[in-house]
Amino acid sequence: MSLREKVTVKIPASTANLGPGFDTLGMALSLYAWLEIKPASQTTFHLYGDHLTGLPSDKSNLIFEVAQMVFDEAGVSVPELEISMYSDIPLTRGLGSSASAIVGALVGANALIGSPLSNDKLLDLATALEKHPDNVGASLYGGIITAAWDGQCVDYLRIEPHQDLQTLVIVPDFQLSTSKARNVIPQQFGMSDVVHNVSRSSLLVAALASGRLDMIQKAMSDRIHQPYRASLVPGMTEILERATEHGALGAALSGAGPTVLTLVDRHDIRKDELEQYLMGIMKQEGITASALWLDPDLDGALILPDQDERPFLDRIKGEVNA
Ligand SMILES: Nc1ncnc2c1ncn2[C@@H]1O[C@H](COP(=O)(O)OP(=O)(O)OP(=O)(O)O)[C@@H](O)[C@H]1O
Ligand SMILES: N[C@@H](CCO)C(=O)O
Repeated sequence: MSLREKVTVKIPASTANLGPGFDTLGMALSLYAWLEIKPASQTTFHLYGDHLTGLPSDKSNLIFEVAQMVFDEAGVSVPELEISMYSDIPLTRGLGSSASAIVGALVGANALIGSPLSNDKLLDLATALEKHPDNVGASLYGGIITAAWDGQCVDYLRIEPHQDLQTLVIVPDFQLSTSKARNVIPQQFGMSDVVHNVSRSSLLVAALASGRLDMIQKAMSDRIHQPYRASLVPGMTEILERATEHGALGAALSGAGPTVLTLVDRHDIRKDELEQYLMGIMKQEGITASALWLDPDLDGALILPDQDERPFLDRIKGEVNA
């Protein structure tokens, strides 16, 4: 085994479902976390930025646990690590923070030991942890991912996002855990709801793959999760129904929420109107929120060149939002 001195990974945020593609569709977004992993004599953590506040800084941290899973899978031992992380991805808001952490730890730990595991194996491991491949697939490969998981392996295809596709996400100032937002979804559905989602999700994939942005509005309709999650995200139902009247190509709850995603044609002249409308709805509901214009990320998790000897924060300075 060749053990590298350190590995730094840049990982994108992601939005899952895109409306009807519950647990199957994901898109990477231009909002990032950075993770550096080094072998060490004693495990230490350096967690930077407001979004990582409160996370454990001992061996119970998700990053450490996932890194050790990679070493076990590869049959090597790297028991102590120095872990540094900075993130612009808000925690527990529907922008794939847990997926970015899992993917960063898998890619970083694998590279540290000479990359014995393939990226597809890393996706299987990531999905086994997240239980659905949508966010992790997008964070790993970038672009739009359509994926199916059989409980062990993921089959996926990556779709290159149309060059005019942009997103405006509204991030409410409250957290909503994925487990809470999954618990409100029924375990069984009637045939008409199933057909509704299968047909819209199929249409959406075809529209995204062929660049038919005009089809997005109708294709983003969902009956499997959003109606049940509406009570957890005030203003969401109104936005899903009316955002297209203000210039959006379509709208959805981002992942498990509470962030709301709108897809936009980057050349549309009503972008300011859309932002004002969305923020106005949040204000009307008494919710503080931030609006972020994000592009689809095309690269997925990237290992940064390791010749750079500067300290972690100096290396990523200039790229981070803080
Ligand atoms: N950098 C990190 N280091 C350690 N743990 C993290 C990190 N980022 C996220 N997590 C863990 O993931 C949890 C958030 O996961 P959760 O699935 O609820 O939300 P999310 O991934 O942000 O949203 P969604 O899955 O809807 O897109 C955090 O509470 C924390 O336990
Ligand atoms: N597909 C997942 C994404 C959030 O992790 C959900 O909607 O619950």
